[in-house]
Amino acid sequence: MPTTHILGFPRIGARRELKLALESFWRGDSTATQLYSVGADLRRQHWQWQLDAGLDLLTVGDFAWYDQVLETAVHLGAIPARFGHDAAKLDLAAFFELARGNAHQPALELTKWFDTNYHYLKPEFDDASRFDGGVRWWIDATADAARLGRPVKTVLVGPLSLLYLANYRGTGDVLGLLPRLIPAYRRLLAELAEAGASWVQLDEPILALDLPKVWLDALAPTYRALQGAGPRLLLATYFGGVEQHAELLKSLAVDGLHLDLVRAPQQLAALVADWPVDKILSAGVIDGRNIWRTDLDAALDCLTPVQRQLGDALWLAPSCSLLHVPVDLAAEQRLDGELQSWLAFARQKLDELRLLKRGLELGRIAVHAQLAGQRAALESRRHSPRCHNPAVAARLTAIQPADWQRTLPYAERAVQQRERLQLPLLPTTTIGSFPQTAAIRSARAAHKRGELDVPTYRSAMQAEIRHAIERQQVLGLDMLVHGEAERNDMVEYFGEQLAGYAFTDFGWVQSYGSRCVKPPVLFGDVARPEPMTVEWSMYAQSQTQLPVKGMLTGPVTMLQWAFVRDDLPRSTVATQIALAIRDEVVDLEAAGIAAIQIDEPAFREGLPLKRAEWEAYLDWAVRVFRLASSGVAANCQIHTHMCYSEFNDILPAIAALDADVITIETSRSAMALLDGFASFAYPNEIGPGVYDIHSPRVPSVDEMLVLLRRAASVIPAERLWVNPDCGLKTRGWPEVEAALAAMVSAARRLRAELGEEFKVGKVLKSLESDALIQAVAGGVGQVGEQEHIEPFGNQHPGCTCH
Ligand SMILES: Nc1nc2c(c(=O)[nH]1)N[C@@H](CNc1ccc(C(=O)N[C@@H](CCC(=O)N[C@@H](CCC(=O)N[C@@H](CCC(=O)O)C(=O)O)C(=O)O)C(=O)O)cc1)CN2
Ligand code: MET
Ligand SMILES: [Zn+2]
Repeated sequence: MPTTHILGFPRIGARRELKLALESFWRGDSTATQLYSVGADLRRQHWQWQLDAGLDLLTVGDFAWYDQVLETAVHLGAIPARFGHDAAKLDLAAFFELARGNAHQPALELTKWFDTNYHYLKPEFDDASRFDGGVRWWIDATADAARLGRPVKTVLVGPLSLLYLANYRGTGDVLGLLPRLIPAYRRLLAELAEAGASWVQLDEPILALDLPKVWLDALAPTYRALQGAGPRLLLATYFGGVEQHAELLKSLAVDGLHLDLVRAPQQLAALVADWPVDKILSAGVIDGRNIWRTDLDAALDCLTPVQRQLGDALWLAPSCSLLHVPVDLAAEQRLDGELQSWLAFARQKLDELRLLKRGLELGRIAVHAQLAGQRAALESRRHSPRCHNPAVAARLTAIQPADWQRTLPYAERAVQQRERLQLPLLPTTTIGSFPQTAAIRSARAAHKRGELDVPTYRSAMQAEIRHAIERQQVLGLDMLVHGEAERNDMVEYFGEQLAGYAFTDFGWVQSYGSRCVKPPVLFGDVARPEPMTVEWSMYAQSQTQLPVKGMLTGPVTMLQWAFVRDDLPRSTVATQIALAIRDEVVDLEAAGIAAIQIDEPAFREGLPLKRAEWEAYLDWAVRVFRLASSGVAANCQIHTHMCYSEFNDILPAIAALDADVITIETSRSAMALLDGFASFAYPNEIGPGVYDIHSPRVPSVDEMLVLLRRAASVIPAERLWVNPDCGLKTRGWPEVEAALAAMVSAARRLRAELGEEFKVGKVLKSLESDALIQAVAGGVGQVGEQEHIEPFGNQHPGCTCH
């Protein structure tokens, strides 16, 4: 009889209960006791759903207050000394200082979790790191779950992944921490066993990467050293295949191994061959990263011979934690019945596990009615005219190489653009969004509920645009943006307007901490029924003489941050999106917009985890960007923006995008990135971010000046732009104005140093920016806290536009 389990359940709550409770606690509107009780309720609910679906193990340790990687570290006792807290006495308020920073210390670094849109916090280790035991949250939760009468499995990030994913600030080698870390894991494992865990799942997702040999060599001794500490151990791999380590894994001192058979079905053969009799094999056959209903016939076909071979040693699971999918399809009101029948969210995936188990245990006949229903749904999806648009297919086949080529090379375009735009040396700009205030979000919510009609909503958003334009002019920025007030999210907003995408009401997925995204469902051929942004951009441009950038999301990001159909190659879907964006770019140009930014923050995230697959990806990713951006004349300036990533290893591909300007997140790496751009001799214009927008701290003119001078020493000043790291939507207005004023001032000083005549904006001679800084900086800008949580109504302090 196969054992069913999950690697983890989404913790945010079907109605984002955790988000609301966290933000309320952070604002000081509720107590730690209230927050603990929301957490306990959510865990209980998630276990109940697992019980209801007949899962054989209850999973614990998937619930985290902020992030499971940091929380593994604080269970072991590892807390960066700079915070001055005692791990064993860490309360929630102190814990959130690690995650969000405090008045004196910046938060831990937030980084992408493999190729997902989830962000984890990098634990910080150094040579003095101690692992003497810390919080007991998962130990207590294990005891709670154990009382429900079903065997319990607790999840931890495994020791090698924990070290690999951490920021190590010591002098030696991070693997040198293992002798101290292993006893800490042993102690935690023993405590979990005592609290009632039968199993502990140790996640080692790094095994799906191209791992350096020293790390692979450390695997066997590490797990040998953990053996016998308490519960049985399940080593979980996901996001890629581990067949290259098949022999190592089969002989590892663990009781079981989990494989991601959705991402890497081919690895099964190598692993089941000579499968050891003393280990279980957990087959991850239900997609934990996407929301399509599983083809259970295919899964049963694949699993039946494995079950014949392994008997009860075969376990069934989703491919990875369900953290990456929304909670409950049943909550959706607006998805029509047909679309719903194609989908499965986390709760529905629990039911699929139950069905699979019954099918394997009792034969297909026992579940034949459910299988027939499933089959009919899949069949309807395969043949639905909603998914196939012949006009889109025809357009794809008609694409010519000239379509992904600008009409002139960059050097000639730059001359025309300079002529048209009349920008000063070191032009200042921002990345697109301005604060999404509570007022904006509640106007949108009211509009969605039907309480605010279209004209009223539109004029509210136009007022926001006017406000953003006015502030930018006062600040003295050179190239303006409209501020993106009308957008709920940079992907969802476009998805809502494109044919082929459906959107959900409650399909929230945690992105980091309390922040969530609602990835649109890309189910069919993509087309653009009508212009999406032109009216807003024209309105913004009508308010100023300065150039306003059009603002679009690029094809790779539109793909990467959606739930994408699995019946076409990703490259084909991205090409369809690119054509829709191309039409929008052309329409913006026709409307008189002189610069258009096509954001690709997920360009790096889409890179395959294994290097062997990079080239194929980069090839189509570059092509679709060029297809989207090449429909305009040479004097139309194409910008792109990237953030959150390590770019040095893909610079040739970034150059091949042939954007006229790229604005890029750099400030957190103190511009180290620029060295890469310089040594690669990046040919076009670059705006390296001069300050970190993840913190409310207002940077000083001098520190930005240092960064800018450094940038100007490696990139010719004529090709340098001045901008923040990323959009400002999560920030508040006071800190935004103070920071931008300082940024403009820094740019002006460097211009003066470089002997450039000080040029004044065409419309408004702004306040002298240093005076402005004095005026707005008062009271804002501590180090630390990553997120601005919008307090109450007052959305535009100091502004008279409303
Ligand atoms: N898709 C995507 N992925 C991304 C990013 C991104 O911007 N988009 N950026 C990076 C991650 N960073 C992120 C930064 C901020 C947020 C973020 O602010 N998310 C918001 C939700 C944004 C949103 O869609 N808001 C909607 C819905 C807002 C909402 O909750 N409305 C309330 C009502 C509000 C009210 O009445 O005042 C409700 O419906 O209950 C809107 O503005 O319309 C949040 O969690 O709070 C998410 C990710 C990487 N991945
Ligand atoms: N234009 C977008 C913004 O400013 C780009 C964000 S990249 C995550 O918010
Ligand atoms: Zn960004």
